[in-house]
Amino acid sequence: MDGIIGWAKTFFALPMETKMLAPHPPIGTHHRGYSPPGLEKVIQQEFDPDKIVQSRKKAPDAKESFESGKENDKVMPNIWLPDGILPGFKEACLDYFWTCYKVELNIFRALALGFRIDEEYFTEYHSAADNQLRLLHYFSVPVKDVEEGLAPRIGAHSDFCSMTMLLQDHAGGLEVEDPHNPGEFKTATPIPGSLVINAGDFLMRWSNDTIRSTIHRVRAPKHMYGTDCMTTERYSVPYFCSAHNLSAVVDSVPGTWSETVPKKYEPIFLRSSDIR
Ligand SMILES: O=C(O)CCC(=O)C(=O)O
Ligand SMILES: [Fe+2]
Repeated sequence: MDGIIGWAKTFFALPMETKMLAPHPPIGTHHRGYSPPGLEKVIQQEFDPDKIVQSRKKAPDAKESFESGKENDKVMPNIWLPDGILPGFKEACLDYFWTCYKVELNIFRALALGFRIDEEYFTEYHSAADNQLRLLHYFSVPVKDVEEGLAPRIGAHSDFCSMTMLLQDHAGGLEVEDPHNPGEFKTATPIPGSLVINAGDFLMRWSNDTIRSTIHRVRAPKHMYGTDCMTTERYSVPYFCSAHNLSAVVDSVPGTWSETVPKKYEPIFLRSSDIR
């Protein structure tokens, strides 16, 4: 785990021109490669494209990211730095990716047992390892910019996947909404050697709302402001797990509905356009 955070630090410390040799494509559906500061702003519940552009211009998220997936993915090929630059980086990302995948399968097996259904019920939908590894760097900014709302990290949102396994460094700042008190956020204090597991929107739909997707956000915690009036930088590594099995229909998990508790969602087909 420390290894992948170390690689994230080394990658983001490269000069901008070098990082831009593996650019995230302009198309928003190809989640691979490097996204420089200013490219992204996470907002939920805003559908007007003009308002999204305005809000990104005014206060883009103060972060940069690098995304990768499994090798030889025809739909979303990886975008690596050219050979010879940062040797070992690609191997470290792929190694962490496949290690997470093994953990993911075990978590889904445990969930299935909790629902008292076949142990492999969820894993069969995740057999394609259609997952996304994201290295994130929230860089240090003047505290003044944070206080004026000019340098947000990530606004409140839920993840559009089945589950996220999130590794964070010691800097803190991740906050999770209390599902019983909407609007009230609790700090998810980093615990060394642990992952935060967030349920995604897809698992919520699948479980007929038995498991709610986690609303979360990232802020720059005040107790970590430096004496130089700058925020402390932060590194995190979310691993987004997505269901993908082209022939499968996803319907509410058996046991989460009955004659008295109706299904809240229609069954859907797992086409890539539905879930990406
Ligand atoms: O950096 C974090 O801790 C959270 C990142 C996150 O929520 C996301 O990328 O969806
Ligand atoms: Fe998230």
